[in-house]
Amino acid sequence: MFPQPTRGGPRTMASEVLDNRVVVVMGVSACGKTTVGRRLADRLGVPFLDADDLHSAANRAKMASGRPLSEADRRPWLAAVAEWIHTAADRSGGVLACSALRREYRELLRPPGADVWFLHLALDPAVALQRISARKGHFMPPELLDSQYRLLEPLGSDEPGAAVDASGSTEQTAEAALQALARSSPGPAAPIRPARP
Ligand SMILES: Nc1ncnc2c1ncn2[C@@H]1O[C@H](COP(=O)(O)OP(=O)(O)OP(=O)(O)O)[C@@H](O)[C@H]1O
Ligand SMILES: O=C(O)[C@H](O)[C@@H](O)[C@H](O)[C@H](O)CO
Repeated sequence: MFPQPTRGGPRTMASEVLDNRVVVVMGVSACGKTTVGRRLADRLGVPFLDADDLHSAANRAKMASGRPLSEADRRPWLAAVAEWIHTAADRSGGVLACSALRREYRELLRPPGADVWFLHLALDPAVALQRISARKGHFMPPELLDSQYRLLEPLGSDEPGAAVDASGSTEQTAEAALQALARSSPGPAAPIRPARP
């Protein structure tokens, strides 16, 4: 089982900004999706999912061995991620970290009726390489980074979302993300929960 978006519960002022929107934090491996996504979910008071938690053992083993996933490997994974999005959109909204590298994958992550908004964490390949090389205890090896950049299709002007520079600190990136989200918000402007010291 994967973490389910919770039903009901107190809606924070900030979650009114989301108004059941689901934010997909996207980008290449090690751009900071999980780190920034968790922070955003915390600030907004909504559930968080790391889409890596929905990969099959076979997918993880394949990536760990230095082989990129095929389109067929990704299909059931993206379907499981879309199911989480569908549930989250029906409840309080949510934030998830998911590479969503190609437009075609992003289309699969937009269930009918769900308000899905993509946040692309844009990062220079050299910085991503430093981050992935320094990271400990993760299945994704640095040698797969090139394949991630080859697949990456930045957001089209007709896709819902925004790109932010992810080269600064986590806090700076999260702040830029919250501002972009507030500018595009479907709900009334409302204060965001203050950052923890
Ligand atoms: N703003 C930042 N500055 C420096 N290091 C960062 C920053 N954000 C994340 N990191 C570090 O970079 C590494 C990658 O971050 P993270 O795991 O959040 O990326 P990711 O996009 O979720 O990766 P993946 O898709 O491979 O799971 C981690 O070790 C994390 O601590
Ligand atoms: O679509 C893909 O190639 C993979 O799913 C990767 O993007 C991983 O999920 C992740 O980035 C590694 O941690």
